[in-house]
Amino acid sequence: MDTIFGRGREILARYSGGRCHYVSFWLGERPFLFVTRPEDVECLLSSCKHVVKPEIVYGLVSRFFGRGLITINGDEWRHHRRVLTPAFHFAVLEKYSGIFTRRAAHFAAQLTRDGPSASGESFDFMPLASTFVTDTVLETAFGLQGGEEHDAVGRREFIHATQNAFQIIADRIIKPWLMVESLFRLSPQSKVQDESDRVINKYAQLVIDLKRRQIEEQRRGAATDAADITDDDEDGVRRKLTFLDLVLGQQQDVLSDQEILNEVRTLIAVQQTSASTLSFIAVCLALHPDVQQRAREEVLSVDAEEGLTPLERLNRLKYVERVIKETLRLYPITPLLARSLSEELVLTNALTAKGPGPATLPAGLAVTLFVFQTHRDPKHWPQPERFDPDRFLPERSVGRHPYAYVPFSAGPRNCIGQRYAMLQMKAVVAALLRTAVLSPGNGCEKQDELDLNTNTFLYIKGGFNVKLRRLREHGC
Ligand code: HEM
Repeated sequence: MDTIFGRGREILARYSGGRCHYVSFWLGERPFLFVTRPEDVECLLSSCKHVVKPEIVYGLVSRFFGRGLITINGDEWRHHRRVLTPAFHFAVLEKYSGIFTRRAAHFAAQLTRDGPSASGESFDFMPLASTFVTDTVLETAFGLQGGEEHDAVGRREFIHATQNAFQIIADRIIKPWLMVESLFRLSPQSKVQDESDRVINKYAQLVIDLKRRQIEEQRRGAATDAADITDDDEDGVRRKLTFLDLVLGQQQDVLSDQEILNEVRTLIAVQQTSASTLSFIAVCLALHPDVQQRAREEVLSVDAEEGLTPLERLNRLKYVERVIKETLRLYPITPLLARSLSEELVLTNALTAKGPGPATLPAGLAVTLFVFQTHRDPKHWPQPERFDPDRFLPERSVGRHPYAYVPFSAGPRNCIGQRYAMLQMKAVVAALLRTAVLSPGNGCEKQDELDLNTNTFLYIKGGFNVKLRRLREHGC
């Protein structure tokens, strides 16, 4: 198990004669198949039939995300997806852009003002990014300002608990004995897991209670919505659009209290993917000063344009967007995606012993996409280890297989927060580049020496360490 998930890349290389395309294995009584080719990835992800996630992998992951949209299946998933979709509508994201920009400026200013980041020492970007994304989702998806005094302790505890829960899942997946619930229960991590669950649920409940109170006060005309994420419907009636307004402000319950709690927990926990990606971006910018400088010049030139809305400004940052995409290519936060075949799946253009052609996979098989390897396949990505944001220029993307790049997955179960995440990350990168120069921190001095964990969630084992030097004035 350790070898398969923890060092999947080497195993694929070893057992598939260096071509890294298919590896099959049994996990207990469950047959698994690893695939990496974009042609095969497309057959699986684009299918509306194969949207079920295997319990053996996602059961464990749900200990972190809760039983929300990411981990549920069947009609329950369809219903929740319908309920959540309006919360990520274009009109909503337009409103969120202003919040991202304001919060990102505050985050960057804080980094250069307080703590080791301000004194030029090497520091781990991840915990600070975690706090930032959590605060931001409170205001965006839940319409709560976040950062209030009475909430500060709960939030800190919550972030600590999510980090613990994240680490425990990563540990369990590479240690087979910890996958067995009865053995896990005997381990010291079990207590940490239970305590993390308690803190995470308590925090999610606190968020719901705060919002309920706010909605009640608004109904009585006693308070205004701090975030004011609203839109006019066809009849010109103002509708509130944050996720919690959508589910709590209805006459009829669209989700039960427990389901709301699960989704709140999921939406908060999933922010760790953005926090990790932001941390990888910080490391990549630090490792590539030329890229960093070019991105900064773009940010400053867009800053100089007048009369743009926050969304228009973020949309103008094309090079910054390519930097983010290239970071996600090399460091997709979920390096493995899996689906359980409830019926046969035909890989229409598989590499069979007789050459390219159709191959039928049996029902019951769990197919695992090794996205990390797909993103480094030299057939689609020349010099795959090279950090080169311009590979995402439109003219250099012509003819590339659309499923050669799936950091947000694709098809019916793609990431619902993809555009949210991209806008938020752009706002943070822009704010950082305006404020500071990044250089490599301890253990992150060389790209090819980053000590990566490639199972479940991708992260740098020793921390996302960078150093900051404050920019005295715009331009450097
Ligand atoms: C860089 C940041 C992010 C990355 C790389 C990312 C990636 C992904 C991936 C790969 C999946 C599919 C998981 C699977 O099939 O097992 C997914 C699903 C999902 N993501 Fe994201 N995500 C990011 C940020 C976000 C954000 C900010 C939100 C919410 C605000 C979000 C909400 C979700 C949800 C709810 C799902 C489940 C969708 C479904 O199954 O219908 N993600 N994400």
